[in-house]
Amino acid sequence: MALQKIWTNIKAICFIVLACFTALLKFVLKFPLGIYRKFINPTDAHQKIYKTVADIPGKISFPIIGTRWIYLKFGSYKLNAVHLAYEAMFSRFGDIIREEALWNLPVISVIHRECIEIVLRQSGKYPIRPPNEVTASYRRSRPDRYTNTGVTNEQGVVWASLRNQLTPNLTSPGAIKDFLPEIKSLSDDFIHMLCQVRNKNDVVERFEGFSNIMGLESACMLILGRRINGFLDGVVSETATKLVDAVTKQFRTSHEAFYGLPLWKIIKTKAYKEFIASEDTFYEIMSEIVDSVLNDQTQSGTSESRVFGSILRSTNLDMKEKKAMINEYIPAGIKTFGNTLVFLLYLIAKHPEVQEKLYNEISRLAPAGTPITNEHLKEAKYLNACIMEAHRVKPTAPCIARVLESDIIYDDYCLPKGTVVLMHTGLACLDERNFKDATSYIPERWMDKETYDSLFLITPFGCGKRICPGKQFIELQLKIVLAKMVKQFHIGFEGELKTEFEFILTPVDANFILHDRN
Ligand code: HEM
Repeated sequence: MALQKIWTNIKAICFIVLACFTALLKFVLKFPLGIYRKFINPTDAHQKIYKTVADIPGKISFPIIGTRWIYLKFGSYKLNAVHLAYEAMFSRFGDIIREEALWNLPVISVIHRECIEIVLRQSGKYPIRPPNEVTASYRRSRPDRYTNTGVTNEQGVVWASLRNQLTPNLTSPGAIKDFLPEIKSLSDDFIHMLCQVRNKNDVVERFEGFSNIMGLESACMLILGRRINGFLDGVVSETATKLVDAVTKQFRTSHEAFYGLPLWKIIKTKAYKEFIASEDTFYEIMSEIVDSVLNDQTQSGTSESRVFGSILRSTNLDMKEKKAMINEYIPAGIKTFGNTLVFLLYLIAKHPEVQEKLYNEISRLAPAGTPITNEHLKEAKYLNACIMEAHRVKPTAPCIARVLESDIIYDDYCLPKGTVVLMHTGLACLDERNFKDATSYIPERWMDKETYDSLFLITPFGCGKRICPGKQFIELQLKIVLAKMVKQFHIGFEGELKTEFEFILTPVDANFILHDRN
């Protein structure tokens, strides 16, 4: 214990010495560098001199490790609260901030709607999103399983070809509408399970565990045309639990590898080993499931799902690539959906007047005993507004990342092509400059068409050609689950919901109170 303390102190002292030295060096070099920059800074036709990436304010950067120290033990912020770190940095440094990743690669964060719009509008044929390096590196190390780093991490023509293999069946509204009966029956079973697992005070503890299972079930239904668990009598199958745990670990360890010191590139750190173990677990279990679905289909001669059918029919992919694709799409829909549902229900629970208004709308459109149809969903303006407003106030993915495809000018800065830009749409949505009463949950604002000019701000599924291919399916599913839950329960929540950042915003220990309405 004592040795550990001494070692932590030594590390802290070293960093402080290094920080002082770097600060001194910067101060000494400021004057000659300032003159030099006047000659090299970009200018426009009117000879206006622009500031460069190096002029953007931000936390002090050290050689090699850049600003990643801020999340270390003695740094300013917590690794599991990166969302709060950005909030603090924007309020200290302004609308544009610079961080530096390994080898001092600049990463620019922006919150101003004008800059977000400039970046998202410049998107070309092959928009570039920085890859998740740890996944890409793992996939490259397993050529026996993967021939590419996946649609999420690839760029250019390889990305476009992977994306075109599957998305038509995922993104066309016609194809998604066909899923309505399955989503309804899945939602009924989910609600049945919640009733079984409630305690005597009607509390469902750690609700996020169940909503993640719902995410898994629906992703499997979407991609494979088959469910894994069945939600029978409140029992969650061991397989489903293992898959959800594996994905939870993937998110946590990717987050640590990304925001912490990237030591995993040199040695196999604990986080990296955990990441590999969770990838392997997911792959092995899912491979068995895919094989069994394939076997059943060969015997019956029909495909259970048009999405799965389209993967199987693809002549450009071999079976290894098909499995790799399934292993990428299913995990992508588990925690993203699970977290989004928790945030949505939390906001509904905390606003009883909204909940009653929503209940009245649903009961008017589909009274007891009447099944919900696509027509009802189209007419359910308040239901849609509640979901839209939840995406604005508590988005699961509060940030979109892009690599600039050409130079851009913003606020006297010239950001060159190739710069990594993080657009903090989640924080921009809570900014009074963009929305009145920005931090309040007011679905009514979406009943007013004038607020529809927020195209580049409310982007829970991203934007442009790299937009999430699961968007339409998830939107339909959220509407059905919310409508059914509000019809069945008075939803309550005591206290404030705790959140952490694990690559996406994640709820912690969400205990919902679900009293039956009747
Ligand atoms: C509530 C649920 C979900 C949320 C909040 C979500 C959010 C996102 C976001 C923000 C992106 C980045 C888009 C961009 O950079 O512009 C993305 C990409 C992606 N999502 Fe989702 N997603 C969800 C569900 C799903 C589902 C169900 C699937 C599977 C069908 C899926 C598959 C993917 C894939 C493959 C990409 C990468 C697309 C590309 O790079 O071309 N997501 N998602």
